[in-house]
Amino acid sequence: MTEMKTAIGLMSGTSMDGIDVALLRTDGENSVERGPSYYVPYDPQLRERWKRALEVAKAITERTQRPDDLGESEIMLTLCHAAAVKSFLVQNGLEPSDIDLVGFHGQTVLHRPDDALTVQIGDGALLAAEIGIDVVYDMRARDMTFGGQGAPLIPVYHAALSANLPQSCEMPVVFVNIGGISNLTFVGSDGTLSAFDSGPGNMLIDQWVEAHGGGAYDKGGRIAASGHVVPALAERYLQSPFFSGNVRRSLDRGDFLPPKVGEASLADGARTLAHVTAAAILKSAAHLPEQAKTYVVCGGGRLNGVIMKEFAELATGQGATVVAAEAAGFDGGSMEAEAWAYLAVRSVRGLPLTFPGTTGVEQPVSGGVLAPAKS
Ligand SMILES: Nc1ncnc2c1ncn2[C@@H]1O[C@H](COP(=O)(O)OP(=O)(O)OP(=O)(O)O)[C@@H](O)[C@H]1O
Ligand SMILES: CC(=O)N[C@H]1[C@@H]2OC[C@@H](O2)[C@@H](O)[C@@H]1O[C@H](C)C(=O)O
Repeated sequence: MTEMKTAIGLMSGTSMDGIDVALLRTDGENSVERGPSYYVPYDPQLRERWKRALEVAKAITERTQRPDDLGESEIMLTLCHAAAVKSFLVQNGLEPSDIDLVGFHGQTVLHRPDDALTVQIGDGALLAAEIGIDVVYDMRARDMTFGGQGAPLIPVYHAALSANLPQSCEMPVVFVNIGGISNLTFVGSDGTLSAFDSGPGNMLIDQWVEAHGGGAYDKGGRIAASGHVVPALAERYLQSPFFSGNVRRSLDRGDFLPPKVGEASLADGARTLAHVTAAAILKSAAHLPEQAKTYVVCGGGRLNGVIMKEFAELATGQGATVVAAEAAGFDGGSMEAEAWAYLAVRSVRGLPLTFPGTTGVEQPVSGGVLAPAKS
């Protein structure tokens, strides 16, 4: 039997809202035992700093470049992650020596799959030195050198979870992550994976609400609930060639932009964008090998009641059911962080992280860089 490892996964996603931390015991294959999780929100100044980092990163042409103050941001981001790991260990009565590995996503500041360029800031060696645990980081880049999109990486973890789906989830099941960007994973009955980014998730809603001084996001979807869909605005997004092209492409934050202030009222804009998020998932799902019977939803978008209601109505029209990850026995908030723990274990075992069906890579490839705690 392959040795089980205890790993911590760290995810700072495209929403840039905070750091998700999760503990996993796994062999990197079929054995997965989920442990505690933790979330540290970024304070508003840090969120502003990461937003600036996205602007600064536009100048990058080689992935090692750190223009302007991006290098400083990278150190700050890494130290935030180190603090999150230290707090998590204390909270759970754990020592660094209890943990075999940390899987560190970092923060995506640039993702241009057409140019085979993806940049996640996050200094693995610094993190390893700070926390005294081996760190696997930079897990997207190798996929691109083999012709992949560099995203999504979570599908191999969805595949492992799919072995433990409750009977109530009628097959085929499709996992849906509604983060800043949304993505889908279809796991075939023979284990074949088909996965891709499916469209904007919460990021347009977040940007829209923030531009109106309504806070960082639409909590529960309450703002959207009092608005109406503006059909012309919704269609502008849903007619994007992204949904109809033959080749699935991974998304960067800048690929879809929020409406201009004044194009709709705050509530109508939030309602329209929630509709776009739900409808985009189904538009993209049309490219999956089979029609889903159950959609299992993870990511912050599952907490937006309007997205979920709209998605459920549209899916019902196709004979499918929508459930939040929790209803299927999972944790929809920590799933990505768990995935990064799982991927770290796969990385040190040399197992593939990505497959032709997930990122379009030529062949299954491993990835990630190991930064040992003691060099
Ligand atoms: N209670 C809530 N009600 C509505 N929306 C919420 C709630 N909590 C979180 N969200 C939304 O979820 C977002 C965060 O989701 P999540 O952490 O899954 O994204 P991410 O991991 O940053 O993104 P990605 O998966 O694209 O990398 C927030 O920015 C917000 O829009
Ligand atoms: C480049 C990048 O960071 N992509 C993210 C983003 O957020 C969601 C979607 O776009 C997905 O492709 C990916 O993250 C998830 C966790 C993944 O790789 O599976």
